[in-house]
Amino acid sequence: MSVDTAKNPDRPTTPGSSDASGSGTGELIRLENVTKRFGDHTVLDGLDFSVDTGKHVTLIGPSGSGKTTILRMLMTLTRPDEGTITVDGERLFPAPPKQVREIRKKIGMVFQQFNLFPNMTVLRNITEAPVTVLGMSRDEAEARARELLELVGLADKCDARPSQLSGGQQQRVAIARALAMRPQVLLLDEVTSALDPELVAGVLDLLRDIARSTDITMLCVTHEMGFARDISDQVLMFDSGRVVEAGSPEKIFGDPEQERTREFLGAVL
Ligand SMILES: Nc1ncnc2c1ncn2[C@@H]1O[C@H](COP(=O)(O)OP(=O)(O)OP(=O)(O)O)[C@@H](O)[C@H]1O
Repeated sequence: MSVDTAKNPDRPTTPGSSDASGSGTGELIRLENVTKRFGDHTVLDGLDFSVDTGKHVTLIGPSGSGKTTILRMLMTLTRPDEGTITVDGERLFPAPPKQVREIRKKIGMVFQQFNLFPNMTVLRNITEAPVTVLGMSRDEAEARARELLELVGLADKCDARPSQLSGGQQQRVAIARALAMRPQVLLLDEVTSALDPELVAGVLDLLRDIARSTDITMLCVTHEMGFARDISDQVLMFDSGRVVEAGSPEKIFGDPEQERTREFLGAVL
């Protein structure tokens, strides 16, 4: 397990950290003039924003404003109709399949609905992609998976099946699974919205720890404003497929400039 604190001495590397190779300190993700339509519904409307390496950027905004669509594009699950998306300097659409695969290795995503493989043990859920996609030996993948299970507080659940775990535990496994690929960027899509209320705080605490203690870049969609305030370097307020305001969490939550931001926060806080 590599231990690299060079990139960000304030955030020492843990088992969840991204691989040092190939990552710099500049811009990691860039969207330029990205437009996405579903039928005649324009979901993203000439969107521009970027995320720098090691930063934690949070997308907030009303339901249906296009936040999840952005993450799905970065995962190549949805294509933009117009505009360019680059990850670590490489363009995603269009891109040859090999380039897409290489870019996808840099990105881990945790979904609302966990999306674990139901027929695999917890350990196998975490080791599968490192072995099949990265070509890691099974021994190395298992050693890493055990460290990650320790990190997420589930060291004793290696042999359990997902159905034997609570929603919060399943989401912790999903977080460990995403980190097992040593992604440069972790995409988090409302990761607590499918959880029973009493399980939300534990998962958010885990993510706060990961945000604080690793140098991984995070792009996070959340309706948990306290969490957004805690982990973010930058908050982007979305509405109708555009960024209506961007700023530090202190600015956005404490002194927003746009009426739309004030309205939204007034309704959710
Ligand atoms: N595959 C699809 N086909 C048609 N419409 C879609 C599709 N995916 C998303 N949409 C629509 O695009 C809009 C934006 O959806 P998206 O999930 O990105 O919003 P969101 O801001 O993440 O919302 P929420 O906070 O509720 O998750 C919504 O109106 C949604 O219904």
